[in-house]
Amino acid sequence: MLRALLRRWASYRYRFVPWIALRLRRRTIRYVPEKSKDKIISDEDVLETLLKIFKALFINDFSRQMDFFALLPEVKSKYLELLTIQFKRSKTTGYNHQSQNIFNPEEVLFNTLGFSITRDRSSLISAGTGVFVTKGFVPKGAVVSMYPGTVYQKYEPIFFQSIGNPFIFRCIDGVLIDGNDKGISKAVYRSCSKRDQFGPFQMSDITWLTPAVQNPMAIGQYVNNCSHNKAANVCYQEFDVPEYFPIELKQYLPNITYSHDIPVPLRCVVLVTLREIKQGEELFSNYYTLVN
Ligand SMILES: C[S@@+](CC[C@H](N)C(=O)[O-])C[C@H]1O[C@@H](n2cnc3c(N)ncnc32)[C@H](O)[C@@H]1O
Repeated sequence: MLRALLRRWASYRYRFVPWIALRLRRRTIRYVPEKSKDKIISDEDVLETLLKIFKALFINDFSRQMDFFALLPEVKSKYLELLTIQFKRSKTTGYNHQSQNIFNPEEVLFNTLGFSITRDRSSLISAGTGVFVTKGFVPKGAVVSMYPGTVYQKYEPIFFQSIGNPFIFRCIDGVLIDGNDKGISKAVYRSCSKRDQFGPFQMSDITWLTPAVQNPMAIGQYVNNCSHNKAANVCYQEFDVPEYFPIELKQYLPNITYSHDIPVPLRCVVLVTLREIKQGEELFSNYYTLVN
């Protein structure tokens, strides 16, 4: 009995440490039988969705992509057909695509995936900000949001960043993601992002640290925990970015590795819907996970 209890305790994987410490008595627990089964949808489906939305954002944002076209002709040829369509469209509408985007990022999200999300005051009293579906609907089993932040391996130091920080997400394998957009966490993310910049090319998105996000899905760190009368409608799913991920789309990835002493794939965490979510509904996840 004692051994079984100890085994359970050893396999307990917590998500948000300070939150759990304060709310142990009110928790609900999700059982994950095996690590490999902790996925609602396949990695291929996650990748497909990310590529779809990132390509749409890239195309919408051609004016900022001239460095790619100048320095990487293969990227230009990949998008040439789309560039031509865009150019024709801007001529007929009289729109100057050199100066501005055609749509804002939330509109691109809506036009591409059929929904948009935003941060607003939570429907739960004293839960601060939450994330809502503002337009359209999200079908069951869809990627609805991303958890941005600096990615720390188990052995990397996070002590100072973690003090009083409710945005530290723990992955099943112990990797931590610091999604705080303020203070020392913000400075660390910015610094890592500058370090990894490849000439004029951004290898990650830093706009989630500002009010003007360029990847509208990167607000998943504001999703609140479910409660007794608000069941979880999304869950976290880990996704390692494959090596062949297109370089021109990395600028929309809202995660960065803290250090690259040992090369590891970039860890992202996406939020996947557990049921259809309609316009006006708030997203709720479950901060607790038990791994057997
Ligand atoms: C990851 S943050 C979520 C964003 C947060 N609501 C905010 O405005 O910054 C986690 C924190 O949100 C609050 N929170 C999350 N779920 C809650 C709930 N069901 N009821 C009350 N507060 C909640 C707690 O303060 C928790 O430490």
